[in-house]
Amino acid sequence: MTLSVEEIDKKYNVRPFVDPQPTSIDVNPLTLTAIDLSLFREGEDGLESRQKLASILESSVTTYGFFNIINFGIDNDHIEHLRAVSQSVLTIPHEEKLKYLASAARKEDEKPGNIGGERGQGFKPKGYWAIKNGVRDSIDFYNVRDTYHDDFLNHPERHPELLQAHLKEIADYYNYLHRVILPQILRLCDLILKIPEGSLLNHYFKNSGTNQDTSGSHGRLMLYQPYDEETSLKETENMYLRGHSDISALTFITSQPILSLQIKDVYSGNWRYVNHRPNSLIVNIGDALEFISGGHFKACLHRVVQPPRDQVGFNRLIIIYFCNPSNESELDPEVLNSPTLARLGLTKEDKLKEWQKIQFHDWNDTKGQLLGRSEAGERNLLKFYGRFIERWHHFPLET
Ligand SMILES: O=C(O)CCC(=O)C(=O)O
Ligand SMILES: [Fe+2]
Repeated sequence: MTLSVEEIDKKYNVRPFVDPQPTSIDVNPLTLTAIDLSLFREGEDGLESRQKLASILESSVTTYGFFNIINFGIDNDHIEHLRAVSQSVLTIPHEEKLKYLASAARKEDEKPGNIGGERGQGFKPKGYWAIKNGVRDSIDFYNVRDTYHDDFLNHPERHPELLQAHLKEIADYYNYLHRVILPQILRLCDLILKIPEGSLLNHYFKNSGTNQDTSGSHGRLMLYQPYDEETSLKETENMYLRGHSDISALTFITSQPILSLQIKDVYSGNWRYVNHRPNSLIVNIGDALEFISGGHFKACLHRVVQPPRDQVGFNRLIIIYFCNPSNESELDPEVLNSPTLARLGLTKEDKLKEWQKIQFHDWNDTKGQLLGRSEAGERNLLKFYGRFIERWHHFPLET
């Protein structure tokens, strides 16, 4: 007997996710620039509107690498429903999760070459990473890969029962970000680089969002459960997720009231909480788009820490989409011939001399193997393929 969606929801107690109130403590959060996508107009007539948005976007992508999008075409009730489903998916019994693991259950048990819990399809259960002093992480997530492949909906057996019942709406959400929102943002980036609109999409995202795309773009349903106070303060230095930049081109995160996400302020060097903007998504530049733009757009370091006192003790739930360029795209701006980048000396002949020719999969594989590998320690710098950039705080240098 097959259950209806309503019966399945009832079985898993699908209910609205309840966020706490905004904090009343002044922690000097960083309010990101909002890009209002309802102002994005098509055609020759719309060029002025797009130029305006591009000039607002420029100051964000070249400094913090973080911004908000608003009025992007999905209403909040829809996102709240996905959060409700995610809450129940992420709290199914641990034994059930073990049947749908992204990779090993603990980082230490990964075999060389494994894709790892960070990127594999399925659950990364709580406790996968060692954080500090024997304390393990307190984050459950479920990665949903290749939602845009034709046969994604034909393989419900790859997912737990509750997710099976909601596979289409989850795929629709991620595919909308990939096929509608990504091209719009890239066109604004084209305008910043003073190149024809469509250039970034055509050169670096060929086959992107189709059956041929194996770049590993993926969605993530993510639940943070609080540590008890003693563990949190004494053992983990209030750290939930260590500082890193994303591998992606662009990452989309649902904004919610718990202030926990911090980014490294490019001006002061201090970590700052990212402010919540209701009904928005947080979008950040990942390594891939930083490289494609010759380093002009910044993949900033971010981390997740304990929130202000009045928000401690609540679960925090977000939905993420990591959007990648195609595997074979070359991660440098050469083909673009951008006047903006030429003016800044961000070319092979000038500031990018050391950069080796690499394709997206090179970076994805190399960095992917390093994610979350060691206990937290001192901050270190990493250099790969001639690109000397901090990519994962607290990672030992001996690699
Ligand atoms: O929890 C967040 O707000 C961000 C998570 C994150 O940075 C990541 O999963 O890469
Ligand atoms: Fe991240």
